Amino acid sequence: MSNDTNGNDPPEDASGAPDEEGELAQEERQGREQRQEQEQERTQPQRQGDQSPLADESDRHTDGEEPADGLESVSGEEEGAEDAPEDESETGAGNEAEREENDVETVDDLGSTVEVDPGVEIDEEIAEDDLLGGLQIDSSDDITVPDRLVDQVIGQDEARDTIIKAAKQRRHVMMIGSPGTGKSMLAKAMSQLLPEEDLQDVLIYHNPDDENEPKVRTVPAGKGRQIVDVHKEEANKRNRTRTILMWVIIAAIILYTILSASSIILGLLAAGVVWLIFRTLRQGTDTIVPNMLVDNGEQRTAPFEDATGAHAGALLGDVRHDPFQSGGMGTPSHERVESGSIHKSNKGVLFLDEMNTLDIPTQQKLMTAIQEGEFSITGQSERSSGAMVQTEPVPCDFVMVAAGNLDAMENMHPALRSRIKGYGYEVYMDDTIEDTPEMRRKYARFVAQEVERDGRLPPFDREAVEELLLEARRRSGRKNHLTLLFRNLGGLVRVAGDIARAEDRDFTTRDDVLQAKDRSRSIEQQLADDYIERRKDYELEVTDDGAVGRVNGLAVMGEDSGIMLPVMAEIAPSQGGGEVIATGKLKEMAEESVQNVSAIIKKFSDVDLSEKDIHIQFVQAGDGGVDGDSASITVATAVISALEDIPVDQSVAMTGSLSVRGDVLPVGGVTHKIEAAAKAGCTTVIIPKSNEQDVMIEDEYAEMIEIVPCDNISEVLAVALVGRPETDSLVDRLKSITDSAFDQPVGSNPSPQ
Ligand SMILES: Nc1ncnc2c1ncn2[C@@H]1O[C@H](COP(=O)(O)OP(=O)(O)OP(=O)(O)O)[C@@H](O)[C@H]1O
Repeated sequence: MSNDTNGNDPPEDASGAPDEEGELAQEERQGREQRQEQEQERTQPQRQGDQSPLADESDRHTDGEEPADGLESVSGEEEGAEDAPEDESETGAGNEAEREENDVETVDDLGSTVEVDPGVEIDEEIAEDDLLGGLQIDSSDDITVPDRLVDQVIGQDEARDTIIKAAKQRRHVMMIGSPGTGKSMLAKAMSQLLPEEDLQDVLIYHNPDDENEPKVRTVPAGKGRQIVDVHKEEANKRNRTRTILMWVIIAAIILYTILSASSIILGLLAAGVVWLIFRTLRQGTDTIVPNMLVDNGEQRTAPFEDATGAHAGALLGDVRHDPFQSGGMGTPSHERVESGSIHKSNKGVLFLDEMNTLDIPTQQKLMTAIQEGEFSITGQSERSSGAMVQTEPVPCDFVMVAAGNLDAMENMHPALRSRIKGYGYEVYMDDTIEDTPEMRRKYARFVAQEVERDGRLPPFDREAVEELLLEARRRSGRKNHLTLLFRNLGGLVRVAGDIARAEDRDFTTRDDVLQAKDRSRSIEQQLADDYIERRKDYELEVTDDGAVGRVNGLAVMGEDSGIMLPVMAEIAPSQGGGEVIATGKLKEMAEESVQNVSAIIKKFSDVDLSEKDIHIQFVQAGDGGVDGDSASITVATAVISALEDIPVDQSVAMTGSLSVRGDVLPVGGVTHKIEAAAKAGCTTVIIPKSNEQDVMIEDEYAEMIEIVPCDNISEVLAVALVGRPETDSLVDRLKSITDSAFDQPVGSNPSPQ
């Protein structure tokens, strides 16, 4: 491979690549001064030692002209080259100046993590309590959106600082976290922070010595296109001359045939032979035009390549198959070479989400590319003629940003992970962030960012922005926190904006956001609602009566959809050794919780469990099954009810995990679960006391249901079991067992039935 800064040296030979390795590695850290020196060198009129890629061809100097080995040699002489800049230094220097200007913007202020000025007055006095942190705005239009992507990132301070650091040092980064938290946004932001002065174009040349090993040459960005144009012009010129010559000869043959009254057939045959000869010559001429493999001419920042889900060819480059490869009929191999994402991201960022979806051989090749900083392109399909072709090494000096969830990390090739770890950083993305006035101001800016990014949405009025903020709070599932799952929040912005846009309004309002919330329900939410409806059809709805061994449990489908999931327990005589048998679509975790619960039951009940089998069924557990052990207080209550024959209030629903000591432990998704219980018609819902602060239900549900936080199973039983006269004594006994068993006061009965 030849790394030519002036764009005129031909590739010397195929083995030149190793000499250039060090040069390539150094180039990435070359400062502007060095580049300017190179620029000067480039513009020097003397081209001693320059040699055109065409020089190898024996037939090229037919008209005694100088070879078209670069811009200068042609710009003054060739008509077609007039369109190209007169002096390459002009273009180069222009780009250089622009790039220097950009450097000031992007590189000099790396490391700034201060709040970006929203361009709006902030009322500090009300900031603490104000939903928008004191921002004095009428609509999202009043907020200034920062230019740089890195300044648009909200939260994720650690990831953001890491990206800034990694861009400075050209290190790889792995970001692990939930979808939509900004991983690809940060990777893109990183590409804007990398210096673009090192950008290169890559050209592939025909190798006259070995057709199957095309030569590679790198030139400064923008120069490649000029070189290709010059070569194309040269080839066209030669072809034009040849075509004229061919028609003159053909005309002469035909004229001679007519004048000499020879056989017309022989004349046509002779003309055909001439045509074939010239056609073959034309193909030879076409091989002088290099293939522009990587074109960074228009690139204003370091490249960003998202190779998520790319197959091997798209990632590592490929050589197209040519069915006419023999007999000089085929397309020259250098023209069939296609670059991969690793080559296009040279000097920039290669982003790979869900890295584990790449097969192992591809991951291994990626590792080689990372290690070497260059990678030859060959046909990826073994049976294709492209597999015979292997180019000289092509530069691929990228910074890799790998992303995914925890599974992606576990299934990643360990050696590849160690490359990232050894030469870069690993960051875990946050799902929520503390709700502070500064953060609320940033969320308001997020709305402005999304509106601007979409380009067609009407701005959000103040109330609409406030509603979005409330939704961000609600979706966080944690008191005093805001969700960082921005993609979903951005979806809500777009749906709300679309509603306003469809009605041709100037602003998106709070009503639009509320409507959007309903319209943009996730599949899981829609399923959950459908499920609740269906349960009503089958008369499985909540009643005020008590039922023995039946408890309304609560579960979450997907991330944000609550569902009511009744649990039934039945006690049966055992055939030998009491067992806990769980039916329904239980997942492993739920089965474990059943085991834990059985330990508690043994303490609570005076029935000899060794003589009984306890059957537990999760009624209508859909495909989602039961996640985690958030159903363990439900199971415990159902079993105790069945054992003691005490009915459970069917207007009560519950969620909570149970420790072996009887403590009620926190669970996830309480807000969604409470809302599901309310929707299903329950009037009371039991939640773990430690989850009390996570409750952020909508106002409409707050009126429908009473929330009872409980610390201990005894409190749960006090609320859930129905105290009919004939069972009162049993209830009291259970309560006293609970109190003594766990040595904890029941305290004031939160809401006895
Ligand atoms: N931290 C953030 N600050 C501002 N906007 C964000 C942030 N995170 C995400 N967004 C918005 O959400 C969109 C989607 O985010 P992005 O594609 O970066 O998420 P991701 O983590 O890469 O998701 P995935 O893993 O599913 O690819 C972004 O284009 C941006 O508009």
